[in-house]
Amino acid sequence: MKETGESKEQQLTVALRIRPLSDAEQEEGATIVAHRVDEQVVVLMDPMEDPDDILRANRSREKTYMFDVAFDFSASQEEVYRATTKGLIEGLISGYNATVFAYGPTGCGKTYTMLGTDKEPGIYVRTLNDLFRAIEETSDDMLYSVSMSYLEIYNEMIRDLLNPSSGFLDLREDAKGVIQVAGITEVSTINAQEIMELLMKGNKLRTQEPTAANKTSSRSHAVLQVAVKQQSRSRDVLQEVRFARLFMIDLAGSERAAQTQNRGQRLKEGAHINRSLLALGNCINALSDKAGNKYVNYRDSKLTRLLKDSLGGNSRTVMIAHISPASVAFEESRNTLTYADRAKSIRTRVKKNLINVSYHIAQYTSIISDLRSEIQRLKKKIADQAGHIYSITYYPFFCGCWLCL
Ligand SMILES: Nc1ncnc2c1ncn2[C@@H]1O[C@H](COP(=O)(O)OP(=O)(O)OP(=O)(O)O)[C@@H](O)[C@H]1O
Repeated sequence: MKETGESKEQQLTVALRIRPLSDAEQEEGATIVAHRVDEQVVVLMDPMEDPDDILRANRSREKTYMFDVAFDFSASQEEVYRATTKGLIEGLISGYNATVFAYGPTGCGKTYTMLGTDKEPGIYVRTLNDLFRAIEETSDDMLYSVSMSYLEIYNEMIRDLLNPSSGFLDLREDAKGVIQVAGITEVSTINAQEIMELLMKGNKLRTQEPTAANKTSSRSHAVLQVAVKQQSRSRDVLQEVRFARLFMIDLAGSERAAQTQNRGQRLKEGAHINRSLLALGNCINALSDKAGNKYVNYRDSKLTRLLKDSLGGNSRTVMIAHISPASVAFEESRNTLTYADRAKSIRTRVKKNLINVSYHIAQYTSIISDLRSEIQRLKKKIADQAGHIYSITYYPFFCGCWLCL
């Protein structure tokens, strides 16, 4: 087995989404302080600063931020998906790892962006639909295997959301330094409807509790992992195998414990959530250090261990930061914008995951058997097509074969 593939440097893509003003915010009499100015620019106004205050007249009430792309209340789920994630799919089936993560305070729309609703599905389902379509389009020449797993990290413990009875799972590092979750359920369906049902069911199993800021607040980090392996159907002595992993992550709310009036269990939980988020923040700080001489401590939390490749290694990574437009959320919005702004300078080194497998004599029997089934498949396809042409020539109406349907 021989590893190949050149690496190139790539900058983290950072998107910002401002959700609509909520009913609760409107009832509170909140005003809108976060505005999208154009496709990339967002302005945040400080509601506490009085425009008539002569002493502070020279101080600007607003701060401008620039991102790779910015969305406001008018952006559809499809627009957000197209501008942030769709472009990763081609790379994924060619062997490039990818990560998309939703960051932001509680109730600002992370789950809405990633999972969405039945009527307005989010990034998970749109990505899987397009991935399966891309696989279908090239499946005459390529052989794929796709598997999917869905987990949550809650209080620094990992739970399988597709099989919660399996208890807490551990992270392991394989011989190549790739982090794996030992014993996780892997589903290999390519039916998007089935997947949406699995995810909706898995999401209900997520640790959710109402906080003062969000009635159905997700208290855990949810990670959907999709692994894609690809190889040519034409088996050869030297075979190229490509594989890549896509992580799609819905992080827990980044708010400070004090702001959600949390007590007891919630406060302890807040500390754990913040341990992972703090570790993530520390990694982002170290990775975005211009001089590049800060130590990056991925080992501080489960989240950062899992995201090691996504942040500093081999992955095309997109961060979608979320904020509320409301004056009452000004502090959190400012913190989130500063955090996201810092993440812009992170660079990863992307590399195609490619293995050249040269087969041993003993494996030829299996290659021959694979080739035989491939010949059968192609023969059947030709026969189906011949039947179709025959029926069109002699019976000019639908014959019911797959070409007619
Ligand atoms: N862009 C949007 N358009 C319409 N509704 C939205 C949008 N973003 C969020 N919402 C609504 O706001 C509420 C809170 O959103 P959501 O649960 O996605 O927040 P969250 O950031 O995942 O919160 P938490 O961290 O507490 O889990 C939901 O009712 C959701 O439907």
